Amino acid sequence: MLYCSCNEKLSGGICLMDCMHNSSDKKTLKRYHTTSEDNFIDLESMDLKSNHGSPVLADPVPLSKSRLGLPSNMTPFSPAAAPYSSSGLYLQIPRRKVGKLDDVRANSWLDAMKASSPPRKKLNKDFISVSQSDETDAAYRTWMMNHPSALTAFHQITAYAKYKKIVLFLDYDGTLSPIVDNPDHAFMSSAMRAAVKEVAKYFPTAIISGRSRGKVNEFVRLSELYYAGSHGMDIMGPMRESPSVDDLPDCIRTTDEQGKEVHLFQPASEFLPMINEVFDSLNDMTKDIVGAIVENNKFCVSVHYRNVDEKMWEEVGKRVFGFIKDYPRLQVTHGRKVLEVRPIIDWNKGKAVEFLLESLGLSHRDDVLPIYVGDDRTDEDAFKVLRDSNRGFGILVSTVPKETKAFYSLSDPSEVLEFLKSLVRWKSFESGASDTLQIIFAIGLKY
Ligand SMILES: O=P(O)(O)OC[C@H]1O[C@H](O[C@H]2O[C@H](CO)[C@@H](O)[C@H](O)[C@H]2O)[C@H](O)[C@@H](O)[C@@H]1O
Repeated sequence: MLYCSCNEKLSGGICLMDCMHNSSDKKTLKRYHTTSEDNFIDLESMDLKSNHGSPVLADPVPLSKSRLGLPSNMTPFSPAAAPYSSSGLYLQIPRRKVGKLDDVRANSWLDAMKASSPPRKKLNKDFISVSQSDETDAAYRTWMMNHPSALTAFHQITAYAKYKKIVLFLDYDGTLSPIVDNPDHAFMSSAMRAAVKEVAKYFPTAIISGRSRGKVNEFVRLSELYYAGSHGMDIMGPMRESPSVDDLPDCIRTTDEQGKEVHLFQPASEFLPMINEVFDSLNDMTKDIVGAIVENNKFCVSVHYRNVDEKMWEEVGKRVFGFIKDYPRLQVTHGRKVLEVRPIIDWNKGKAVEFLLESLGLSHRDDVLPIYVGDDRTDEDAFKVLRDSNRGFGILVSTVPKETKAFYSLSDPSEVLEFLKSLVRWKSFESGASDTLQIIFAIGLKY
């Protein structure tokens, strides 16, 4: 059995997660995949010797299957609750056509580019017929049965969270800020900033983004959070003595802007010159494509085609994939109307979640409930880590049905805002109630 780098099984060479890392042979897999049953990271051609012994290439630590302390059939992560196991209902979700493998390989990136961002619901309704719209709504409702809204199921979430410490991981674009045409204008609202600030008072909170850490910091401007940029390849985390963190070759102790001691972990630091070179070249070679934007995210490069005429998307893809062929240590992944060029290392947002939990001293504890909220394919790595370790859960932000490892859903950043506010209300009520109980208890003792 072959596995894709997103850890899904490959069926006939196609990744079941639709992540476009599909391939039918090991040779190609070596180029695009970092994880498989055979664990074939091609150390020779990828020249990862300098990383030898680096935990970034190590297998994930096996984790207890019963961390939530609930019977497995009661956890949101139980096989019985797995969204795609038995019902087959997900077949209603439009999927990429699978023809001959050769066709798939030739067209797969273009198909992925076309499918890479859900149509905005409003637009969708304007352009599709009533019966199509009914079908779309029915598919969404069916999907929601398997991925309940984190708002309507809030009582369930707080029931899991009782006596546990929630740790919150938040994606930025499409989660805290709405998707907009100009990536430089993806500002978060002041209401969202206030809610994130509040939530961070009660729970350790980290933002894990595909953007550079500096850029996401600039957007968010909250010093009480932890930040991971470049899809987790640039983490500034809390300072805590931890052999498994301190011994990482690319992890150093430093101070943040407030002079606080922190850990800085950059597992792809050796790629920095290469990424800068790639950014310059891709910038140059897409200059003539109207609407194309190339963004330097420090350890990865984003090539945006949201504002490019659809007729030219193939050209964008051709140039990016063609150029990257000469860089066997880089890969291209798909985001929302964006091609992400990034190093092939065994590190992603899921690993970043594990790193931050470890730095916080909250790994391997049954009384910790990590929650990850995100909207993108790259967030699936984090959803998967939480689901597989049975520790916490993902919340997918989406207005359309999607295959996902997240357990709950929210439709858009406005619902994320409501969810964060609900968490704050619940926690402050809980703390208030426990303070009152303590006072009553103390008065009782006195008399
Ligand atoms: O991990 P994230 O925080 O979700 O970052 C992923 C990418 O987000 C940004 O692009 C996306 O949002 C833009 C602004 O709304 C939008 O114009 C673009 O089409 C989306 O793909 C960001 O610009 C990328 O660098 C991030 O990798």
